[in-house]
Amino acid sequence: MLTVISAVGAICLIVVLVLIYLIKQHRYWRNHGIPGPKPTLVLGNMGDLYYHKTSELHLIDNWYQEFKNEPYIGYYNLWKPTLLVMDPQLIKALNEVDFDHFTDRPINCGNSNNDAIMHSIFNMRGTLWKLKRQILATLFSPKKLKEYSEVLNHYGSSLLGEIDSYSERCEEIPFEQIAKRHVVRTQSFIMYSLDTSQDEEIFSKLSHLSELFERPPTNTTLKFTFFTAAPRLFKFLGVSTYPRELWDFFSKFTKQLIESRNGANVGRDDLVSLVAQLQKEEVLGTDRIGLRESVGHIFTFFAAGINSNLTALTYIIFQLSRHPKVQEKLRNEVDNVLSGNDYVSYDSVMKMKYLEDVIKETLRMFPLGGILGAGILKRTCTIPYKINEKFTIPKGMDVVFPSYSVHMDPNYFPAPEEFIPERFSDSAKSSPLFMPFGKGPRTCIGIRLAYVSLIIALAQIISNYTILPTPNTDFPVKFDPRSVIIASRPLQRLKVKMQKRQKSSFSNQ
Ligand code: HEM
Repeated sequence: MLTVISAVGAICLIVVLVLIYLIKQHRYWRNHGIPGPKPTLVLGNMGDLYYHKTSELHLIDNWYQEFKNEPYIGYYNLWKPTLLVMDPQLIKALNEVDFDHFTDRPINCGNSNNDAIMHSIFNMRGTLWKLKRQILATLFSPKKLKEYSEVLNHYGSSLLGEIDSYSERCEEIPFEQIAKRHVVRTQSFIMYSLDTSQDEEIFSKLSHLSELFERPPTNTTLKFTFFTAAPRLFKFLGVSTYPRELWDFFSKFTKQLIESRNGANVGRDDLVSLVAQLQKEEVLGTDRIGLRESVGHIFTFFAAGINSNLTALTYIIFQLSRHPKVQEKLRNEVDNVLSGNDYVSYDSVMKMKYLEDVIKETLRMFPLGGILGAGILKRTCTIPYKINEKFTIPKGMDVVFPSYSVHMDPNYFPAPEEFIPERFSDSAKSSPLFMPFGKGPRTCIGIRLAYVSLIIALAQIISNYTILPTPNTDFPVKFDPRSVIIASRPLQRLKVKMQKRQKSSFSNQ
């Protein structure tokens, strides 16, 4: 009886201590005189995300609108005080001039040894990150991009073939589905020199895992936020954010890819040969890497490219279907540059300036970076940073930048709801607050590959088809609240129709 009473007493004591801790934590911003949304006791300001009531972009945007005139506000990621920076000068300063205070991303995923993303450049910190970034950036040199252009053109023909089968029947195209095949194939060849069009099994597995990465089981949202709030506790418990299946597959896959290179020459340097080199020798003074980091790179460079390119491509096609005048202007540019060819050389890519503006305008309205997921557009303070006499950001505090809200703010982008690619045509006019690929030295490493991939696929499509809207997609598009990496992923599949153009009419359309 006594033991039961002691156990109940101990539990009550723990509950009381936890409550006192939460109440104390939730006074942080009030004590510092910084405004922000009112937290609830347990979930802080994250309740609507857990219950999938809203997407992360809209959650942050509601606060941005509510506290519009504030340079920054404080909210609680569960019980962890987090700073949302809204002032444009401060956003620039923290990401660029004073980047040294904010070099790292918060660890909000994969603290366990079995989380591939934990051992990748995404989560590397400080000097190690700087060195690895320098090494991995060689994958995106102009010479490599020229080589990737050939791969992208090759698989582009299959993409056109798939579109043909729908357009011949005048059917609605589930574009995301078709584009997914294209991005999985191109990315696997670019990074691993693996032709997945010849291996249905590996293709299906990679497609399935990229979806799992983007939209993991429900409890993952909860884990992500808990990780950010209590990284040490989760590390101690050895919990992984993602299902074990992802790690198991990629560790076996990485071993196979590296082994297949022993002595075999695939005729090109790719991510696999770079990882094999890093396993064998010290590069830029960094230690030789083991299996965990190898898996991290092999996994991340695949996963980071798939869903981002896929969502961007789908949104651009969708926007073009709704804006025939933009489409016509774009087609004129593409026809002029390609002169009737389907092959889009790297030099042609460089000439398609309006197409680049169309991509930028789409990414302004639908920036992909999620705040919760891989922690993108989010930094951790690594050296205390004095904002003003009243507040110094302490070491370890997470800082968030509301890219979507800034992109849709009429003060920075007039008529933000309107699709106007021309706003980017004069580089002087394009705002320094445009940040779909992030900001500062930690910006997206794959940005040039992203542009080249999108430009080649779009130029091929636009020169062969007229893209038409269908009544079956709602607008404005609703974002999927369950998506953890691509915060603007559409909830509903975006559909379009495409009508084949006559080659002979290219010059006069
Ligand atoms: C439309 C396509 C893409 C978009 C919109 C996009 C967006 C982003 C954003 C917003 C970030 C975070 C930047 C920051 O924190 O400041 C990021 C980081 C990153 N992206 Fe991309 N990305 C795209 C394509 C790619 C591709 C194709 C790859 C690689 C093949 C890639 C690899 C990465 C990596 C490795 C990082 C982490 C970089 C670091 O921490 O140093 N991304 N991306």
